[in-house]
Amino acid sequence: MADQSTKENNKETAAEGAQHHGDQGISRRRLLGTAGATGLALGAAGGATGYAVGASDGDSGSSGSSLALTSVGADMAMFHGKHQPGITEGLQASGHLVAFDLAAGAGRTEAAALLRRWSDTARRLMAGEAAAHDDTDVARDAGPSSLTVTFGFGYGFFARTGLEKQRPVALDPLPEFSSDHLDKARSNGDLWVQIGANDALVAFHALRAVQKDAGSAARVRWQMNGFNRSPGATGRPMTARNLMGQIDGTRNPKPSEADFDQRIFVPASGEPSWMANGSYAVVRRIRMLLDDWEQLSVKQQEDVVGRRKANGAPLSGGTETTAMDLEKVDANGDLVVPINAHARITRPDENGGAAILRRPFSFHDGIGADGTPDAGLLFVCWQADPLRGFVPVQRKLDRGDALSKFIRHESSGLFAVPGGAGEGEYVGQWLLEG
Ligand SMILES: C=CC1=C(C)c2cc3[nH]c(cc4nc(cc5[nH]c(cc1n2)c(C)c5CCC(=O)O)C(CCC(=O)O)=C4C)c(C)c3C=C
Ligand SMILES: [Fe+2]
Repeated sequence: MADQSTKENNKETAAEGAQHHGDQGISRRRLLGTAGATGLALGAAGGATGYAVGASDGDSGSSGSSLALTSVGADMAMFHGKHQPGITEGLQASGHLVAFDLAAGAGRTEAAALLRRWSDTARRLMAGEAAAHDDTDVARDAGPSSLTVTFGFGYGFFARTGLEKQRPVALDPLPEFSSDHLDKARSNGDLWVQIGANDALVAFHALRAVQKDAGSAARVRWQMNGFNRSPGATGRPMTARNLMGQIDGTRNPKPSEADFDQRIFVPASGEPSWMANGSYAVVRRIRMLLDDWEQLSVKQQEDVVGRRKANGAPLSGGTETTAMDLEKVDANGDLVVPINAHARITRPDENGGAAILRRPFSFHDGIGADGTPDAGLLFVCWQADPLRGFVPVQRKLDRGDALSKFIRHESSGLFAVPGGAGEGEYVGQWLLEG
């Protein structure tokens, strides 16, 4: 998925940037149009610089122009907009998911102040600026690097702030699935922040700023760190691979599709009204049982998914984007795409139209006590309504698709992610001040 869509979305981002940032945005867009993700330097034509460049860097002189950023550093996503950032942008190389619980005694007033601080920090950092207070210098010299910071509310938030009447029905707890191995301490939370960037220091910088902003209003409940391929690592833009080696993201809904918004975002007229243009994020930490998976032959692995490992093409033939022929049989009359193949079972047309936008990060948290890698997928999926997205698909998978015995769902969260903040607004203002 960090692929075609990454490139297209980054172009869109740069184009939007051009509207808001004058010449700098225009030269950025020009660069992306020609250099793409190859990491060519902007050069003297001019471009964005890291927030501290020129202020104190002796090598750069007083202007700092000799340290123009490459396209990876200069790419910028917009904080203000109809939707929050971090949903439709392409996969980023580095990510942090962090959930907070409101502190004892913190209620609606403290929560509103926190969201105001967080929004200001997100806006600044996404523009490549320093935090308003006590900046750590970790991202000094770097550009925005496609940083996105996204905020969501969990089920518990509403009782803590006296806003139960505003709690969306769609935020009702997910059903229990028979294959769940959930760690409650690493699940849910009152507030959720997703941070992604194409530079690990930029992402970490944002994480620390968000954590410091929380102050005494909220404390971290859990935090998870993930990664994807770096932009420019492949010779051409490609759909991402996961840690099982599969091409993963091929059949994601595309923003260019007519029903994309309807599937992924709450309509402007939707309920509750503060969720207009928002979305629901389901977050699952899914451990991959890699020692078992890697025992399989490539042919067996391909039968598990129903697609070729090398290029993601359906087993029924063609290329990655060829439609899967679900009826095709081999010389023995057996289905070419096995009946329990993951890519067959999860299709919208096999699940009453249920569709999700998958935007995951891989994770690797070292080696477990049993000697196996603690690695897998921070599965983040977006939808207008979890009961018409994640839930029916996971119910089907829970009955046992071919992939199920190679993965384990270890934690879970469901968060209401409001629409984007307008200029001068903060995320969640319509809820907290409505
Ligand atoms: C409940 C939803 C899903 C979970 C959980 C899930 C876990 C999971 N998936 C892979 C690997 C692949 N998934 C692929 C396709 C695919 N998966 C889901 C849903 C869940 N996956 C959907 C809706 C789809 C698309 C179906 C379609 O429209 O055709 C694929 C195939 C390539 C692709 O289309 O992306 C792979 C590979 C892993 C490894 C995993 C848990 C760790
Ligand atoms: Fe999947």
